[in-house]
Amino acid sequence: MIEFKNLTKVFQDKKREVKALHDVSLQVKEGSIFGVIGYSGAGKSTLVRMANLLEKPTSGQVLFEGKDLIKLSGSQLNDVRQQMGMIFQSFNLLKTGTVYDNIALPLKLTGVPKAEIDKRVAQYIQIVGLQDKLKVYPAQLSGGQKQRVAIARALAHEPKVLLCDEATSALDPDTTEAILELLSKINKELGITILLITHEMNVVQKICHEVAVMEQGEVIEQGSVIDVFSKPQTETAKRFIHSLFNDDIPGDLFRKLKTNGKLVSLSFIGESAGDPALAMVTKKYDVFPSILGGNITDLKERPFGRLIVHLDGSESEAQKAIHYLEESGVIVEAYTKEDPTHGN
Ligand SMILES: Nc1ncnc2c1ncn2[C@@H]1O[C@H](COP(=O)(O)OP(=O)(O)OP(=O)(O)O)[C@@H](O)[C@H]1O
Repeated sequence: MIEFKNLTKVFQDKKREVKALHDVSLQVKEGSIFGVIGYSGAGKSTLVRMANLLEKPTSGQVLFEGKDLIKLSGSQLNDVRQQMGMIFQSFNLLKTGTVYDNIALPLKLTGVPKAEIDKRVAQYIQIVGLQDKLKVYPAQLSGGQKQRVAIARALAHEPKVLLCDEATSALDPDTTEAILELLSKINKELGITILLITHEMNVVQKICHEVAVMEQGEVIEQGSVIDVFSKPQTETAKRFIHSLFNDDIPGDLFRKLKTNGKLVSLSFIGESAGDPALAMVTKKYDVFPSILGGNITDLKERPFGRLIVHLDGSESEAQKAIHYLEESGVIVEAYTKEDPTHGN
């Protein structure tokens, strides 16, 4: 539905050139929720702003339903933009207008008749669950409610795509969860394709079907969420995945255990992996696993876990145990701490 082909963006400020995007190619399929994740400065905002050409590429193509946006006339581009709603971290609501005005005014500007405007306002305010707030001003709303209004405003144009620029980054965890549920419902029930950018892995985990990991203007990894989560290839993707699990072990314990036996992290998806495989290891090999930390969450309705395990035993028995775990579908990595001296 949206395709970015070999996109490059170079910003020229007074002092230097900044390459915000370098040869980025991505395909967002119709009906999917596609997440782009990266740390600050990775190029995510620049990329999402290219989907509707708010930002023009230095080179490369942006295709929407096969049309090359760069080749469209101004009015054709406006038509395409109408089909792409956008929501932002800072909500961008009109402070001097009520909730009704915020949804209705942009429709009025595009020439939608009054009766149709009222119908759409009623329909979409209901979808976001704020039907009792139409006469209220944004200052009287919580962050989550403001984002709901922004979502209703975007939906009222009946777009095919919703672009979300860090839509939950200003919200607390419970409100984030509620907004993510709403986005997921919009995707399922209205069939709207969603392209979102975020620096929070839990956003990707909760609602995305596909993910691209960005670093320094490049896409360094992409694929289905299950594939990228189960077999991350890059250090950055691994760090994002580990951020889902609060499983750090204290520095003293780390230093004590790493000199004796093997200290590993086990990642697994699905019921058949993880715990049961670990139980078998004790039966089959002369090693004693101790679980030091970890967590199990869910990914696309399947358990997704990470355990920090100390395998006490000889090098050869520990290696056999690791091999067995890997054969059982568990991803085994040496457990390291970013700063082993930290936390004394
Ligand atoms: N208009 C601009 N002029 C000059 N440099 C820019 C401009 N916009 C972005 N950049 C630079 O391009 C790079 C990518 O920025 P971008 O905002 O796309 O990253 P990001 O991943 O969205 O990060 P953040 O979440 O911090 O905004 C950064 O180095 C940024 O400073």
